[in-house]
Amino acid sequence: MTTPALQARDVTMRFGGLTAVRSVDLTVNTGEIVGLIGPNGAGKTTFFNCLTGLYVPTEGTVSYHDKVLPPKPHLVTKAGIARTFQNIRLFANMTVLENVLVGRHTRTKEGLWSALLRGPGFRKAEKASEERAMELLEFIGLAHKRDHLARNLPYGEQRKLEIARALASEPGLLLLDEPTAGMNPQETRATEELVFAIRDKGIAVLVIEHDMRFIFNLCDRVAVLVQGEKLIEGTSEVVQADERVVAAYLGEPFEGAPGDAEAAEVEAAEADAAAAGAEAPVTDAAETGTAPSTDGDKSAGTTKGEAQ
Ligand SMILES: Nc1ncnc2c1ncn2[C@@H]1O[C@H](COP(=O)(O)OP(=O)(O)OP(=O)(O)O)[C@@H](O)[C@H]1O
Repeated sequence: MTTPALQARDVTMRFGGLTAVRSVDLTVNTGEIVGLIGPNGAGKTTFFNCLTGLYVPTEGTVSYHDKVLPPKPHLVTKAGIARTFQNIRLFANMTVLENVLVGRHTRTKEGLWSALLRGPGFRKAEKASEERAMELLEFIGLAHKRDHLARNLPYGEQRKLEIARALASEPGLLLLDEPTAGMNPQETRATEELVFAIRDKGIAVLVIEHDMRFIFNLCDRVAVLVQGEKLIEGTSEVVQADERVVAAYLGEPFEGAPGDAEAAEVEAAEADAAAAGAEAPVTDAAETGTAPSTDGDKSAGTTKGEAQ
């Protein structure tokens, strides 16, 4: 039986005169991988920001396991929803392990005094956290890099580390915002496997992505946003076949649809070339060494509360 994990009802987000998201309903059931696609500026990230408390929706509600979520990011995380961002937000000058440990803070009970005094309770909790962080690093294949600085990881591994850090809060639902952006075909395929493995651990996934092959291979259901409104929602087959989607987004019939042998061959050749080729680029965050911001993705724009 399917149980709703996330339920967004009638979510609208206005920025002054601009309606970025208009009356969007979306349900993600436990055990599901759901895709959210749409052209640039369609409102996908804004919708994610409404789900995770970075923005207070102008109208509508977001519930998780039938409880309305307070629009505060740390309470949303505590409730069981974790996310990654479109732009990598690792702590560049911290190690791989430390980045994952940071992600555990909502799940540790030890308070400030306990941490300062480093009493037995704190040391026990610290050890348990480290063990759990190492399990997660094993899971995503980065355990051997635990002591490397995040900034020194290749791009694809930085993206994986972000996912590990999100998983460290022990979510029941993981939101991924363009997890394969900037990846080569081989890294994209590995990410696909990773998302399946996350789902197999009982974590539901909602993913924004522009790579249609990735989305249509991966998702049980796909919702399409166009100009802030949900155009259609359905299985990959239904969405790909919808003429409005083709017109509004895909532009032409999707060539890499599952079963398209020619596209699969091209992809395999690209992956082989990538495997033999150059190292992945380093991210902005790594180059500049900047710490992650706590704002929404549009950090120059309106953040939570300001839009009301
Ligand atoms: N903080 C903000 N203040 C004002 N306008 C905003 C803000 N955030 C987003 N917008 C506007 O809302 C609309 C939707 O943007 P959004 O980033 O959500 O789209 P998107 O579908 O995620 O696009 P992309 O695929 O390019 O990431 C755009 O017109 C954008 O300029």
